[in-house]
Order: sequence, then C-alpha cells, then structure tokens
Amino acid sequence: HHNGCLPVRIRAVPEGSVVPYKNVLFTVENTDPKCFWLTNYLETLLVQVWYPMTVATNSRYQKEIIAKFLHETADDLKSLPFKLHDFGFRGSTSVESAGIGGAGHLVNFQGTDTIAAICVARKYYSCNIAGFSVPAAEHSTITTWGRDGEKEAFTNMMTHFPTGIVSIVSDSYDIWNACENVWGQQLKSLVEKRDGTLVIRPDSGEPTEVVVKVLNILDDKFGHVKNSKGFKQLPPYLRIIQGDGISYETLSSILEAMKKQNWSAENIVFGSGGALLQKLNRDTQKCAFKCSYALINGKEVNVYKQPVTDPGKKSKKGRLTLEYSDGQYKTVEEGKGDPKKDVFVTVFENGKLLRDYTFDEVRANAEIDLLKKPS
Ligand SMILES: O=P(O)(O)OC[C@H]1O[C@H](OP(=O)(O)OP(=O)(O)O)[C@H](O)[C@@H]1O
Repeated sequence: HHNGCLPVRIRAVPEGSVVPYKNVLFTVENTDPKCFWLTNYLETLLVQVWYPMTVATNSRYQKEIIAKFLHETADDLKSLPFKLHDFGFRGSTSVESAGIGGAGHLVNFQGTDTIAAICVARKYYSCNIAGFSVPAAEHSTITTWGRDGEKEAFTNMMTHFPTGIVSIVSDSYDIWNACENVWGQQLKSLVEKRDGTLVIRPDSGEPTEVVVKVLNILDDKFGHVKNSKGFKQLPPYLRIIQGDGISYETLSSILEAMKKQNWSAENIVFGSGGALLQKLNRDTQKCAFKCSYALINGKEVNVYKQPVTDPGKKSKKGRLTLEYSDGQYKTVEEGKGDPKKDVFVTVFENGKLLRDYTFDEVRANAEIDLLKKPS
C-alpha cells in the first residue's frame, strides 16, 4: 500500500545542536492510522542514537575543559582541535560501533586513530577526511629492539620520520630513564636538530603524577620558554602525549596539576580510548523514547507514565515541541508549543529523507564558544 515506504514522520532538532538532557530531541508520528503500532516498533532502532550523542557530549565536555585551561595558560587556542585524540577503536565492541562513536568524537575534534570513524563521516556526512593522525611508535616497534635497544628504537623512529610530528612511546621499561638519559642526554642533539616536534608518550602509572614529573625532567634537560601568560612551555620541538587512563575526570586533574606547577596546557595532547567510546551507556544521559500522544477513535489522548517508585522516570505528555528563546531550550508538552519558536525540522516523511546534514554543518552547530572566558 505504501510502496515499501514507512508511513512515519520524524521531526528532529538539527544535528550537532547542544541541548541540555531531559529535553525532547525528536518525535515520530505514524502518517497512516492503520500503522498506529509502527512508532514504538521503531523505538529499538531509533533509540540507538543515544550512543553517538553521548560520545559527542562527553567529548565536547572535555573540549570545554581543555579550552578553559588553554584560555588560562596558553598564548592561543589554535591547538584545540587536536588536543584529544581518539584511541578507542580497539576497545569498541565492533567496527560499526567504533565508526559511529568515533564520528561523534570527530564532531568536536580532528585527531583520531579510529579509521572507521573517518569512513562513517565520509559515507554518511559527505566529509572527505574528518580526522587526522601522525606517525607514532607503539610498544612493539620499540620492544622488538630488545631491552638494551630502546635508544636504537627511538633513533630509528626519529630518522625514519625526519620531519614533522612524531610520537614515541617511552615507558616500555623505565620512563624516567628514557626521559632523563636517553632523550635528555644520549639523543638530546638529535631531538634539538630534528625538523619537527617529538611527542614523548608516557603510558603507565598515575597520570597526574607521571605527566608533571615527565615535564619537570624534560625541563631540566631541554629547558623551557615563558609564554605571554607567564606559563612554561617546553621548546617547540618537544611535547608530550598522555594516552593512558584519560577520562574527563583525569583530564581536568592533570591540567590542574600542570597549572599549579606553572606548566601551560600547550605542552600536552591527550589520547583517550575506553572512556571516550565505551565507558558510557544509555543512562549516562538518560536517553529514552516514549509514547506521549495517541488519537483513539477520534479522541486525543495525552499519554504518559509516572511510576510512584521513581519520579525521575515520569515521561512527557502529549504532542511535544522543542523551543529556543533567550538562549535556552525548552520542551513544550500537550501541544501547547509556539510554532514560531519550534526548532524541529522534518527530516523524514513517508520513506523520504527530507533533510540531510553534512559533517561541516554538524560541527558548526556543536562548536563551543571559543571567545567565552573560562568560568
Ligand atoms: O583509554 P584506554 O582505553 O586506556 O586506551 C589507551 C591505552 O590503550 C593502549 O594500551 P593497552 O590498554 O592496549 O595496553 P596496556 O594495558 O599494556 O597499556 C595504549 O597504550 C593506552 O595505554
């Protein structure tokens, strides 16, 4: 009867919009009364948007934290798009999950090792290359040189990649020895003379302590410059990346510990895997899909649940719209919304995709206010 097309209308907030949780984000209505069952039949599939939304939210929050510390301790915010690198592919439950979640992260940042995410952004959001990475050692490319061969392994990376950024994991045996003696003495002139930036990667231990200690050792060996805000920066050919144990909580405490010792956030890049793509679930942002309205034998019924055992589970009533005014989003229930303030767009109707978003549009909608002073 419908030529294979689903008789539903989906209205949704533009992708990338930053909306406080517990607001309506999209509505689904059947357009054929005979298919009254279709809306909640689609619940299972449609609620899966919780995942990229939650990754994007978590990643954006981390972007806000990093921006705040850059505002306070760095000359500018130019490095922000590459400050949180996605290391999460290996910890994802599937290639598809890594692609979808990793694309959520790429809404906010451009650094990723999750190639599946670049494929998703290219295939579904017309983005040629949404993310980038750099040449990097991993433990096997250091440890295959043997315990006594760490210096040769480092030299090999430095000479194989003679220009640009190169990231070299340095905790295979003893991060303190690697920073103080191997990088700081034996390979010091190689580091200084190389045409690019060496990014040293500690990868174990308590991140807050390790990062500050590594910075202090490198300072002792290579010195620092003071930036316009009076904070210390390693020489431009030297930076660090902390990619172990990074979540929004640890990120904040590392940057705070650095600031206390007068280190600029400019010195560090973060990598995050499990906490970025996997340590979240549908309840992290309390994402749910509920029936709120029905037309029963011509009678309009506002449908809702309100369990006595948990007031937090009360659902919204009636026809729903999302309004934006005075810088605030508000969900309006029971069909009382003002169409002029409604931000929803009809994105799908009777089998047709009516509005598609490019990755650039999503990114623009999600951008943080870079000029805002840190709170
Ligand atoms: O944010 P995460 O999910 O922790 O991902 C990052 C970690 O993953 C890798 O090590 P991996 O865990 O594979 O091995 P390891 O236990 O030997 O560090 C990498 O060296 C980081 O330590």
